[in-house]
Amino acid sequence: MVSAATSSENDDLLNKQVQEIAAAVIHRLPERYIRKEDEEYGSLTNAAGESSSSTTTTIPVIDFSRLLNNSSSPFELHNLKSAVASFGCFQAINHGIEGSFLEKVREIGRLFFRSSMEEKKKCLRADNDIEGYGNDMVLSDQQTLDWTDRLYLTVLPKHQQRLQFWPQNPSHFREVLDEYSSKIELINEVVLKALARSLKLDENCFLNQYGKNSVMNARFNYYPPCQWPDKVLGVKPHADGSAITVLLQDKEVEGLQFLKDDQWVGVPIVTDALTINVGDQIEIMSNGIFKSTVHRVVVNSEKERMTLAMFCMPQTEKDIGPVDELISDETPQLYKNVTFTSDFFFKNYQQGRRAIDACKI
Ligand SMILES: O=C(O)CCC(=O)C(=O)O
Ligand SMILES: [Fe+2]
Repeated sequence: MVSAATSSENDDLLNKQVQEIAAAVIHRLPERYIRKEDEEYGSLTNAAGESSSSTTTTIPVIDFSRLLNNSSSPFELHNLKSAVASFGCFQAINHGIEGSFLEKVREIGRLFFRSSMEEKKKCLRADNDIEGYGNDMVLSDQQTLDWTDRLYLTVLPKHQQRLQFWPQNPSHFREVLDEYSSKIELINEVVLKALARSLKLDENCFLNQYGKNSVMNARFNYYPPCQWPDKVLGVKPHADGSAITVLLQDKEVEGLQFLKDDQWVGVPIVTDALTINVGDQIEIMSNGIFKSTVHRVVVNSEKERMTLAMFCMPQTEKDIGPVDELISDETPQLYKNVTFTSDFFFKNYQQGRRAIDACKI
């Protein structure tokens, strides 16, 4: 049994970053962080944190170089289609971004989270704002908090960057993140075109729905070790509101799990791979063929973990909907045409619902 902290301790802890809580000598876990059974998905037999040990269930690995238009392989396109239609995610290898550059990207995140609290708080987000540095945004009194601190930044379009939240230290932070986002923009384009070709559609049919000022948000996720790893989650079960999410994993510590056939399947570390999943907006555009899969993050009792998620999506306020060619008498339209804003996403999330369910016809 883990005992929870008292309510005055809780009030105090609510104002602290998870990194501060983890570093303090505490004998009890703050109540707001304790997982609730009714928020779990999947089989309760593995709800405690261990992922499925079944060897047949593994996250597919896709050779990205074989998705490029000029060297496209029908076999790899087929693999991509079945990976995204069944798992909603895959590990991309040979994606063209050098391992040494990925390490540079990890390093700017690491240096930021390792800087002093005073330094980090220069980027502190406002209570009701998602952008900046801080712990889980509190959307309701009942909400279980994620065991993570984040640095969330709009990277594209560039004129929407709010540089007051960008770390000054390390000094090359901005240059590296800008360069990384340009590379991820290309990856996003290749994935969208390949997904379209895998369905024998015009390769621009998803990309066209992005509009001119497509959006990309970066979220550095830092998971401190937790003395009670099975009592908390780094991130509660959720699906992404993006079109595509490109995740740079920690080099050594695993934690991400996707829900497949009611079992949690862990994502192993594949050196220099990028973990790519589709979010709700591609599920809508593909009329449900591609799946925005629920996933969660478990934490480690001894090791910290850091990841960087890049959320790629259409320009703000742009209407999206299922591609016309995917609607027929046999495959009726499953989702409405919607404007998928982050407000809409979080409003549903706050009420324990999936935004995509509110888009169903
Ligand atoms: O840190 C991870 O492994 C995944 C994070 C995630 O799911 C998210 O930021 O949406
Ligand atoms: Fe996610």
